[in-house]
Amino acid sequence: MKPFDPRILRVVPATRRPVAALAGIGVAQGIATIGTAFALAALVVAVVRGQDLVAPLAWTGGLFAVRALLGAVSEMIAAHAGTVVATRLREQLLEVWSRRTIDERPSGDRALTLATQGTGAVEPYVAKYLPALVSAAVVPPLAIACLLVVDWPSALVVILTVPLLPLFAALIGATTQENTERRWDSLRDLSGHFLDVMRGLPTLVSYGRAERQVEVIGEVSQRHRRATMRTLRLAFMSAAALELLATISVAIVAVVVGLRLTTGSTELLVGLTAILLAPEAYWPIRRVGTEFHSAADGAAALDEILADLEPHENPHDLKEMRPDAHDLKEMRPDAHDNPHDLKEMRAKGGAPFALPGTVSLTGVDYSYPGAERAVLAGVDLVAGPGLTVVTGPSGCGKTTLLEVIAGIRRPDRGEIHSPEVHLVTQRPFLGAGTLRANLTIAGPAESTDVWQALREVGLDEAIAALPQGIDSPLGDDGFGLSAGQRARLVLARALLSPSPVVLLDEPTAHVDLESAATIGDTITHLAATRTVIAVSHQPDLVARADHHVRLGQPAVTR
Ligand SMILES: Nc1ncnc2c1ncn2[C@@H]1O[C@H](COP(=O)(O)OP(=O)(O)OP(=O)(O)O)[C@@H](O)[C@H]1O
Repeated sequence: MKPFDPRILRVVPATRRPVAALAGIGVAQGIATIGTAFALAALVVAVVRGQDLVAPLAWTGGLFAVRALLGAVSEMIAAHAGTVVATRLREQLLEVWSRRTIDERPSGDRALTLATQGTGAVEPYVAKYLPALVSAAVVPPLAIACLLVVDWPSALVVILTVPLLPLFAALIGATTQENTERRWDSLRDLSGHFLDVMRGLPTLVSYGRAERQVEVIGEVSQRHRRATMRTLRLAFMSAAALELLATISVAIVAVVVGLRLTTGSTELLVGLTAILLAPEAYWPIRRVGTEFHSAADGAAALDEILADLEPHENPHDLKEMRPDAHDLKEMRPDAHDNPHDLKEMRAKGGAPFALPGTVSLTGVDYSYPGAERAVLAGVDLVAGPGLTVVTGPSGCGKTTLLEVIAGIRRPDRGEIHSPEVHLVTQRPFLGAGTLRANLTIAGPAESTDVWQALREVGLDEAIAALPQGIDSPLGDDGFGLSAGQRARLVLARALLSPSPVVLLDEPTAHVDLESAATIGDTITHLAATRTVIAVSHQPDLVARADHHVRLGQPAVTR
């Protein structure tokens, strides 16, 4: 773990200003504290000698007030900066991950840990540790310089003892890194396991295995607790060690000053100022040690987060991979979807360069990472406006084919041309939010269009009858809707999306005959203006198809 990772300032520009402000305030606080040492010494000497107290009192009071003010401002900026940075990191992570193919995205547990606790742990790193680091680099040399001017023998003691603090801190830091990594791993295990259990809870309950999970989660939690306690123990011990070292060093300065005072070789004002100044050479370094422990998690998380965010480490941007996806219409504004062109193209039998709204695959191979056999091998496909239904035996790669067309999986070989697609998976995403928010996820839509889409899928009456209508809240994963209602809702969402190509994976799975007929009508309507590729075995949908693609053995036929 590096004491400072400059990548954060580059990758998250939002950190620059608050960190600079906090560092500036830290240095100002240091200077004010050094000033307080002088003022306090002058005040004590004035009291002892019965001199006028007004000036030293005013200086001391004023400097204490400035320090309090700086402290308050620094706390406010730190709290704000921490939240801003964590939020920006979270946004950037989600943005980068969503642009990657499925195979290049982090595993669920890693993504969860990084986007929640990981980004949260960066808060103290940015808001406390980095500013402390700047203070530690500026204030001690300043204090030592003042000491050299005021009382060089005391400065000599400080110069000889101060390097011991960073040395100790570095030794402790090496052990902390190992501990923090272990703790971080155990946290990821805990999150991942908990996520799996939550997902599989209905199955576990139905097989009577839920109780066992309580024990397993207990064991994983205990591992995390032990790792946390080890880290805390180390943090307290190292803080105590640094404290002891600094205290002994200041005590040496005080003893030497005391001896010189008794022999009369120094004045009270000089001695007192030296004793009050000496701690200022140590406390910023001690503070770095303390903040280092609370920021260690953040530094470890930051390392992983920045590796994901650095542009050069993300060469597989989906937009780069599919440059035609968004620009096709712009490139050929006059080439509207034209079935004749498509027929001609097909008649020529060549691998066509896609027309807008046309999906074309040429010699596409795809294997899952680590798999021995390719799921898709030499797949050629042209699908133009209308309904193309893909069938084939279970496991032959139909879902994979849709994901490759959608660009969320990168083919090992071959070419794909496709405009932007709207993919409806077998487990479509329905987030916690209102029905309206879930329907308009692809972009804003007029209320009349939303109701028209709902009417088309036969959900308008059911939704209008709800107390809050279209603004009714929906639970996570569509909680509160039946399987058939979910299937129709996501189809209404596809109707509202502006994408010229709609990919549907088993759109009639888990629905009754009546819903299947409504869904079939909607798909036919959708296919009148767009390219619809549906994976389905439903005879009614196959009968409605303009083109039927059989995937499997042989690879693909048209
Ligand atoms: N994430 C994955 N990692 C490794 N192999 C996978 C993964 N997902 C699917 N497969 C394998 O790839 C093959 C094709 O899967 P795919 O889901 O595309 O088939 P499918 O034709 O849609 O099946 P079904 O009709 O049963 O839904 C299967 O043998 C499956 O085991």
